[in-house]
Amino acid sequence: MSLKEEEVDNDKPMTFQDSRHQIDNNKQPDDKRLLHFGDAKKDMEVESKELVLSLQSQLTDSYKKMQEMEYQSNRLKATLREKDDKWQKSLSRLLKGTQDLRWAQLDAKEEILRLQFDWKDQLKNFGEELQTLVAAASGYHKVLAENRQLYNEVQDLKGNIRVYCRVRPFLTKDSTKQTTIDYIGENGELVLANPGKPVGKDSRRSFTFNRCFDTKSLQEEVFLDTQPLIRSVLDGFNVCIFAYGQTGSGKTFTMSGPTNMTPTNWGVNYRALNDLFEITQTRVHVFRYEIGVQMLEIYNEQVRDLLVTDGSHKKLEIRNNSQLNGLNVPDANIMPVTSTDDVLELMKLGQKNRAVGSTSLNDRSSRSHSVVTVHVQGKDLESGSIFRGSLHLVDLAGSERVDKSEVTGDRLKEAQHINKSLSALGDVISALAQKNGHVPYRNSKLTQLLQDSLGGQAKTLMFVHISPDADSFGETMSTLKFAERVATVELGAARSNKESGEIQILKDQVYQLKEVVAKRDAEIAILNNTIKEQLEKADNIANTEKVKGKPTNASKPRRRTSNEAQAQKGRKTTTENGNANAENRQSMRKIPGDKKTPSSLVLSTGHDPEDSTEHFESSSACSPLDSPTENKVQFEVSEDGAVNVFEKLKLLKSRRKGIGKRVGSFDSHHSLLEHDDVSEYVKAKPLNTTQQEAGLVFDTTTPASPSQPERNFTCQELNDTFQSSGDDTLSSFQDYTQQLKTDSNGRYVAGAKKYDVVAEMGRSNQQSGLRLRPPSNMVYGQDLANGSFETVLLDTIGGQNAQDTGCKRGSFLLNSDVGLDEDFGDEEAFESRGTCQDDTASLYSDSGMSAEAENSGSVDQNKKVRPNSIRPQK
Ligand SMILES: Nc1ncnc2c1ncn2[C@@H]1O[C@H](COP(=O)(O)OP(=O)(O)OP(=O)(O)O)[C@@H](O)[C@H]1O
Repeated sequence: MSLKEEEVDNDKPMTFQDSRHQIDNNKQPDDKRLLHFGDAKKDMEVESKELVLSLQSQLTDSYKKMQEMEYQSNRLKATLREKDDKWQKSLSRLLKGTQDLRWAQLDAKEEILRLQFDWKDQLKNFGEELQTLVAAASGYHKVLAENRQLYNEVQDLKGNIRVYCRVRPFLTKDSTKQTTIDYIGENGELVLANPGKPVGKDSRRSFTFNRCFDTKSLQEEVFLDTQPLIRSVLDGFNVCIFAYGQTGSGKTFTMSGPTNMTPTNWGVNYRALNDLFEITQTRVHVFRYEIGVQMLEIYNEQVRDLLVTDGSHKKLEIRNNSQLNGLNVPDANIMPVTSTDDVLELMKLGQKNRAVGSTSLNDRSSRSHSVVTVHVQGKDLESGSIFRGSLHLVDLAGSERVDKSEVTGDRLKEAQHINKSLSALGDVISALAQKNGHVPYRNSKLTQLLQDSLGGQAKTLMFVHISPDADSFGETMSTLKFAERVATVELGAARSNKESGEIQILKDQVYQLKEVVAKRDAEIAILNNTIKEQLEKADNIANTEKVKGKPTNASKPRRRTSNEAQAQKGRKTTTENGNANAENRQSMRKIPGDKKTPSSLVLSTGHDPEDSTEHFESSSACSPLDSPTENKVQFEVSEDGAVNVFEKLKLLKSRRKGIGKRVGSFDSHHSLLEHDDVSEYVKAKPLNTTQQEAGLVFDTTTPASPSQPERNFTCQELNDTFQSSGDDTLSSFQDYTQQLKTDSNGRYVAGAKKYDVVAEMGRSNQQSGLRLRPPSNMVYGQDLANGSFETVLLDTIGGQNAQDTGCKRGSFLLNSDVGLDEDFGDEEAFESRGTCQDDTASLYSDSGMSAEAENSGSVDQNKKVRPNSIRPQK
């Protein structure tokens, strides 16, 4: 019990005992408790001590840890501080950098802005300058285009042969080779560099053509430039495009295209036809066109048809100016075409038939000239007039030298033929360029075939091809020089073959009549031969009888008197369209052999005044080999009121203002003349009044002897001309003229007669005055019975006279009163028959008139000539 409880239970007063007792009682548990407490205290003390110890140890540990941590933390702190420092530093650096960058950015921005501003300024200036430049450039191009157009127009007017040059790219196998092409300019300039020579003055040669296509030029570009020319075929022009160049230089590529052809790389041939078809379609309501194609090949100087399907190799004849329908090779197949597909088919056939050989230069090398001719006939549906144009597309054989090809046998023969025909082409070009009186077209089939295009009123373009490689330098140079010469040729303005519907109908009739007359002429020739045989028999009988009887003068050769000649003429006139015709041709082929008889060129109207329907006739009197068929045309003069030839001529003269009295010239045997660049003929003034009254222009003269011919030349100028011409014949001419005497009037006198030489025909550099070539210049005049014409012959071959060399050259005039004042200006219009040695020639005027002349050995034969005819129309 607790003290409190005892207090509560002992409300009665307690004795000491009690209290003592109670205290003792109380004291006992307390002691126990005290003891217990002491123990507990002791335990607690131990425990406390232990706890203290443990706490102390923990504290120590903690302290240690704390210290360690502090250390660590300090280290960390230090590291961090360090890092912080670093970071701070780099940050500040970065900041600085950023700042710098920012400044730099600002600077840059400022700079950019400034630059932008400048640029804008400059751009603005550039823009302005550019605009000025563009304006200037467009002006320049405009001027260039205008210049080009003007140049082309001038060329059209002059009729220059256009020359385009094309440079073939290196073929893959040649790609490492050195090029010879130094420069190709926009305006057709080309500079050729000689790789073998050090750079210097002589190592380069420049050429200028109408256009120069570099190695990158596309087929389309090449065609585009020729397109207008080609299109003019549809307006009735004749166009000729020919490709020239050494083997492998790209002629076939330009004209046809590569072997694996697609429309993109089609050559000129396909594009041209394609274009023509397209245009005909657009004009379908205005014109009706018919297009036909011929493909020919000239192989070993033989013309062959490439459009044969039966494999035949018929040799074909070329007939210039003689065919009504414009076909120069009338016997070759002409295939009508209406689409490009037709053309492709034909070309395939042509290619198949074409002779292709192989040489060391080019495996695909074509050893023949190929000529695709496109004939176009158009009809103006409104007016009925007819256009007739032709387009020759000529791929020439390679122009390289034979020795380079290393060929033998057949290949050599082919190459020689090619070279011959190309050199004939060169000769023709030279003659044309020098405006020579005589152009040797007949020296090769190629030049014969191209005659109308080279010397006629055609538009002609030559593509000259060159290879760029150094090995070909020599060939390239000679090719370009040739092309340069070609570019100088002036053909005269091209003319369209347009005819009114009526003329066309008349022409057709004429053509038919011509055929009838040709048949009749053949019959006459047979009859004539029979008569001749009969006459010869009769002569033989008469001679036999004379030999038996007394001798007479008849056995000696003698010249006929003029009366006899007149009588002869009369006889001929009465049989004008009969026997005389054939006989004339016989005599035409005769080569004069008697030196004493002057060769004379004669023209005679051969008309019969009684006959109101005078016949005009043209004849081709070549040797049978060259021209087996004789062509004749008859023409009714009376249709326009003319009752005879003179009337007709007068009429023509009044209609056309011609250029003068001289209407033509000719030479025969030009194989000699063409190497002799003398091309002069002489005309003389009338020398006496009677002759003048008779309308003669020239005196009748027979030289006393061939060794002392009459030489009566005027003109001090003659000498002067010679001196100023710088001709290489000058010194010899002076020698010659020194031998001549002159009279008080300054005329040259070399016999009883005097002549005033009043004109000459010569080379282009001699516009006036007379050129004579020593030492045997002879001037002959021939008085014709009817007085209509006069002739002159000037023999020009050094040291020999006409008969000696067989070379005759002449000109003829028509009387100014009745003469044919037509424009017979071009000498080449005078068709010489020289190669066939028949001494006859024909001259055609533009309006279709023609005259035929004979260079015969005697006066009497002259009268057989029947020159007045109309030209056989195409
Ligand atoms: N402009 C060109 N671009 C690309 N290749 C061309 C070009 N011109 C020619 N060639 C190639 O050059 C080679 C010879 O060309 P091409 O046959 O046309 O010469 P060519 O002068 O007609 O020869 P050939 O005288 O033998 O007829 C051909 O392989 C042809 O494809």
